[in-house]
Amino acid sequence: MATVMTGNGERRLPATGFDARVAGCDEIPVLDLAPFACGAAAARQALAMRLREACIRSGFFYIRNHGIPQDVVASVFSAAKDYFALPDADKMATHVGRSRNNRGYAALLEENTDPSGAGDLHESFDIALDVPADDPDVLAGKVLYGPNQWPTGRPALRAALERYHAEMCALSHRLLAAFALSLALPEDYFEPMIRKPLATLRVLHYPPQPEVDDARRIGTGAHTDYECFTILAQDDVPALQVLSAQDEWLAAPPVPGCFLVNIGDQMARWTNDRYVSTVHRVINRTGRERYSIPFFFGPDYDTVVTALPGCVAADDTQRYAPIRSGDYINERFTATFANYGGKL
Ligand SMILES: O=C(O)CCC(=O)C(=O)O
Ligand SMILES: [Fe+2]
Repeated sequence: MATVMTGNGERRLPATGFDARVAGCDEIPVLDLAPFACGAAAARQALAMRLREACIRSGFFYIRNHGIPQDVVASVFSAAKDYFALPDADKMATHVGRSRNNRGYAALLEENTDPSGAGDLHESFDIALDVPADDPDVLAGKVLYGPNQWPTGRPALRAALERYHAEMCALSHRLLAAFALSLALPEDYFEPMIRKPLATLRVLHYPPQPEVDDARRIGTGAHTDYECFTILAQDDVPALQVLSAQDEWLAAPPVPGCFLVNIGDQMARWTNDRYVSTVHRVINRTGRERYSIPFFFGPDYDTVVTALPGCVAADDTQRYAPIRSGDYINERFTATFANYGGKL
């Protein structure tokens, strides 16, 4: 059995080709988030228990009634298409190698998410919390904080991405209230840890790959995400696959009006692996261009990520040493991104 190295250790990978079976609705359930906008305590508690089950079982779930207007989602997809349609020279003018803070463009094959891969078949553009260059955290060398890069003369593109980033941050606060409740913690437990979150919005463009002629070169190589959780918007082109606990690849297709949420390695550390940070990959064999928009949400740079109260069972040990959120994310970027600013 092959393996993939993640920030939380080595994980098994089946050698079973590129097909995937569609996930059952018990494997990747659809959760209704309405109670976390305006619901009664009992409804929030019931949702939190379903969320807990999903996080233990597959680490993936869809959310509906998430409170993000559909036109905000549509605008960010249209901004993504505009961005990737720019001339190469304009995209390279915002290249990630020009940023000390991991913001900007990466071209096809520049990123290599699975360390045993030969480059990802996607191009990407990243923004995060826009922190001015004279902010004390930036001056202190916390390289994950800093200013975004923007293509010149594209105010609508910038406005769409900034609006979406802000909406995703607000949704992440609601989601973390649900996570807290699911772990028998007060709903506001995480609030002091997410005042200046490591929150990256990434737009992705995958060219079609009808035939995979090199197994080490797919849309996004097998990996786990680094932060607490990821909120993914997909267009209508299915390509994402999730590895089940039984080592089967499951397709996680787009569901209209829903986002797909998955657990990342920081949440796995917080919960001592009770919530699973699940391996996934992207292979776009549809013959169509694909755009997807993940939003990666982790706590503040200085938050120490360590097992949460009640998460180390009596018959278990604490599996991970405490580590600052920013240090952990820095290590992960450095491992997967040759151009990463933290290394420059
Ligand atoms: O494009 C997708 O559907 C998922 C991308 C992904 O897994 C990632 O960027 O971490
Ligand atoms: Fe991912």
